[in-house]
Amino acid sequence: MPFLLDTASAIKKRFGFQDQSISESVPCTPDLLKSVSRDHHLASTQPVVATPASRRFSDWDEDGHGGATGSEVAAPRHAQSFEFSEDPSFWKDHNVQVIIRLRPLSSSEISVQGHGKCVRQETCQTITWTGHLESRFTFDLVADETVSQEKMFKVAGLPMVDNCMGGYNSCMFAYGQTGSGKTHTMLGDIEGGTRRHSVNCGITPRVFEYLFSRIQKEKEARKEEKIKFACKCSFLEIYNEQILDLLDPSSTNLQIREDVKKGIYVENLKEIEVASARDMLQQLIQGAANRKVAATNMNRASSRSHSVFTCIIESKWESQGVTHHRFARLNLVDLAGSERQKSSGAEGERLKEATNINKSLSTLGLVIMNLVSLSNGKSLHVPYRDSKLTFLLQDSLGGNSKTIIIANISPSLCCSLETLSTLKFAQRAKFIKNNAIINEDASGDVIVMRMQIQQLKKEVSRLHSLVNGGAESLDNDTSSLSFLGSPGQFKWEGLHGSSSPLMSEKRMSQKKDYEVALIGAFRREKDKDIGLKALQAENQAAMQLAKQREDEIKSLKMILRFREAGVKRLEAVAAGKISAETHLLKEKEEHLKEIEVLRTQVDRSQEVTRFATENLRLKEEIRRLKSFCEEGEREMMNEQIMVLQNKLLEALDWKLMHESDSLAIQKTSLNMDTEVHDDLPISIQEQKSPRQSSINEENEFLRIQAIQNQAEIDLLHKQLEFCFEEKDRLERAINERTEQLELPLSTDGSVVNANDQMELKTMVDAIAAASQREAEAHEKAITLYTENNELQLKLETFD
Ligand SMILES: Nc1ncnc2c1ncn2[C@@H]1O[C@H](COP(=O)(O)OP(=O)(O)OP(=O)(O)O)[C@@H](O)[C@H]1O
Repeated sequence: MPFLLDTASAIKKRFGFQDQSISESVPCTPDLLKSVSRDHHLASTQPVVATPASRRFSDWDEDGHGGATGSEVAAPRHAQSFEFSEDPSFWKDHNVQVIIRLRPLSSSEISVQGHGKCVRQETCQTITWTGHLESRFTFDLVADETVSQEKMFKVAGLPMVDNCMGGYNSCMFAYGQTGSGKTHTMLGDIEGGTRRHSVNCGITPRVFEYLFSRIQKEKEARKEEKIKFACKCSFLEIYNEQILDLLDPSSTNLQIREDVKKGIYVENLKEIEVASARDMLQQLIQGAANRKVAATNMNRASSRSHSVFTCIIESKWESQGVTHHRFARLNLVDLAGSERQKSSGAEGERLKEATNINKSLSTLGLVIMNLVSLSNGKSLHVPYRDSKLTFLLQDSLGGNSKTIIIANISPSLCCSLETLSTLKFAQRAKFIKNNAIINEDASGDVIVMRMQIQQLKKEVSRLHSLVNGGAESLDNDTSSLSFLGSPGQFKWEGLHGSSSPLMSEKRMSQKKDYEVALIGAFRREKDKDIGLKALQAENQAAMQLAKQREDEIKSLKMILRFREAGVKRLEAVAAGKISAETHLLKEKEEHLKEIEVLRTQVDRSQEVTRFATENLRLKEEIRRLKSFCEEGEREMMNEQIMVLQNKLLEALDWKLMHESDSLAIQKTSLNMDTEVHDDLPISIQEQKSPRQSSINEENEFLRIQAIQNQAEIDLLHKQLEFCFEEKDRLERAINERTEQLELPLSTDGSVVNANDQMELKTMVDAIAAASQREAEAHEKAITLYTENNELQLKLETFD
């Protein structure tokens, strides 16, 4: 990769470092080789001074991975070394740490400005800018030129890994002008990823080593808890406000998304699962190489872009029947050079690039400024979304993260202003207040309950679909859970999975119980719904019925009143008190009133259909009555009455005739008896006389009765005549009404005039009454006829 070597060489020359070491370090990432060559150069020009280490990192040192060789750092001549030690309790109480790292003067700087410096370190925490107006700055730590890579890792990198292992999101920024040592701090030398890292290896590879050694130790120490780890990594570059996936360079211009569960993430960014530090380092090297290629292709320096390497660490273990799930995200950010990009004279892409680099860094500055204001109680909008960088790292700045900012500065006088700018930036960043929390769901029950809720929700929707006649298959128990801020969804193997101890029979039976209870509840709910609907329908029907009954009662009362009036009128007519004409006029008047009253009710009548049926029935009745008349029954009855009448008269005549004859005979026989039997005692004669007189009396009685019967028959005859007339009149009236109304059944056959129905009904009732009277008269005539017959027989007996 000669072009990479060329680029590295050019940078080194720019800062006065020699290239000779390049040939000494064989398979190296060119970008990272800079520090090796430079250190070699520094070592050759400056005496080596041992770095005082105030605290041993026994765990890390013992395994030998992080051990310094003692040849890596060349302390500056006459430099005063300060104790540079970490405070193990720092991260317990703080979420943001700011460290200043000075790099040694480069040969070019020395050649230009000599050994003059723009800064003077006062203590391990304070540094004074010795420029035009001296300014003193205090930080959490100030690392001078003598601080080794290993030391930097132990102070900055190691606690970050510990934080992540504890479930905290963590972030490390390297800030500073170009050539100030950001990449040296973050990456340093990387020896191809296959061998143990060199003394100049930066924080990132050491972080990988330490991370996996911690994981291994955790696994060994917590075998009983069956702790499992899953690590993933991603690597991206933000250049010109565009995101490039360094692990998949074909993915360009990726978009940042925000999700309630996942938090802020880059859509479609490749996340590669890694099982070892070497795997992760290989990804880092590959990404760095891709970054170089991209920079070269675009004819730009990588210092103009920001790079973010992210490690995602997830762990799961069991403790006392509870499953714990923890995750953390570690962002390792190498920012673009903080010096102002020169936009004057730049055109096209260069101008755009300069603008965007300035934009993202100025937004970062603004975000930090506003966060500081916020921590001072002011309410300000924090413009995270104004740049890709701040949007992506939103959590790391003022959010859920433990963040460390390493501000790299050059002590050279030639970098005085940029150094001052960096110190000011770092000073502000010191006031950022983050709110880091452990990303852990320590309650397996909660997880299970969540999953049960999901299951029950599915069950609910399935039952709903069943209730609605659908059939939805929701057999798949596999579900995924995700937690707020989680880097991704945590795959859960479902209730039938075998990985969780909570997938016990107890859980299964609980689930079944819930299902049964839920199904029961649904059934009851459905039953209640049905019952309620039935009750509502019943209630409505009852109300309708009550109303109908009310209306019917009203109608019936009215009809009754009309009937009574009609009957009275008919009686009056029969008694000859009023004329039939007056009665009809009166009745017509009454009918009109009745029609008027009923008309007001018809609109709201619920029984129109019933009336229509009734109408048909009445029509049938009318037809029957008509046929009764038309088929000659009336004449027949008249005829029968006449026959009876004649027979009765004949019987009477015959009787009277025989009575006169028998009286004459009796007289004759009496005379004879007197003449022949004068000697008969008078008593016998007297005996015959009372018998004769009783017969005479009886005959007289029968005669009178016959006359009365005749009179009665005459009367009945008259009544019958009247009934027939009345019937004819009513039939005519009905026909008229029927023609008038000819009850219009609507298209659906349901709408008829209820008033007219009532009227018709009344008429039919009147007809029925007339028919009844007619029948009664008929019956009476028959009775009389029978009586006459009996009388006749008696008379014959007497005769
Ligand atoms: N603490 C240090 N000790 C020894 N050499 C250092 C140190 N810091 C930086 N250097 C050397 O300085 C040179 C520039 O450093 P580096 O490339 O890391 O700067 P940078 O800030 O990343 O620049 P850029 O923004 O252009 O990428 C490198 O050759 C590096 O090896």
